[in-house]
Amino acid sequence: MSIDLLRKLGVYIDTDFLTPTQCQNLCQEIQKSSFAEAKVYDADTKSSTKDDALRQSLFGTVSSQADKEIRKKIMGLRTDLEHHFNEQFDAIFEAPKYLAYDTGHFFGAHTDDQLGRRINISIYLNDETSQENTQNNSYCGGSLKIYGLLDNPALKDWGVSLTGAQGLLVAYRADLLHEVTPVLSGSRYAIVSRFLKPRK
Ligand SMILES: O=C(O)CCC(=O)C(=O)O
Ligand SMILES: [Fe+2]
Repeated sequence: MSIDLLRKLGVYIDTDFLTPTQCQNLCQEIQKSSFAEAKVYDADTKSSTKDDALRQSLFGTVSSQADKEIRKKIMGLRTDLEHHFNEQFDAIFEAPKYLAYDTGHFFGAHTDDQLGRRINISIYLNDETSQENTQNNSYCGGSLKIYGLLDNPALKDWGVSLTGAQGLLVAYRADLLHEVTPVLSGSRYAIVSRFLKPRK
């Protein structure tokens, strides 16, 4: 349901961007990687800082082979996204980040349209469920919620939630307010990247 609605509102969704096997392998690689606490970009200082009130999640890593495959897949998306968003993007996109949100982690409402970022991409590596007793590498909570999809000031607080599903890719304008609601149980694994405005 939310997928149809988000598509109607201009959000790009590919439910099968990665295969279940690819996702399982990436989850395993992230799980066994060493983690760094995720930071947020501060436009005032033009640097990335830790801000626990806005964001709690972890940056993991994957092998260079797995990273190369993901970069190739994302590169292959550019033409489709240029048509969809009716805009040209730079051939160089932002390096994919491999994220883990453990139980309690979240990313509060923010926009990402700094640093020439035009389109946000998230790829989900495991399933979100509505059951709090999560099983089989699923998680509960941790929905991506996007605001401002209707250009109507009266509806600026109206957000649409996307239920994360293994292999699903979502792409949306980086200037739209969005958040990741707190993970209530389990761990949420995702890849985030961005298409950028062309550099002259
Ligand atoms: O984890 C996600 O789905 C989105 C994360 C996000 O908003 C970001 O990294 O800027
Ligand atoms: Fe974001």
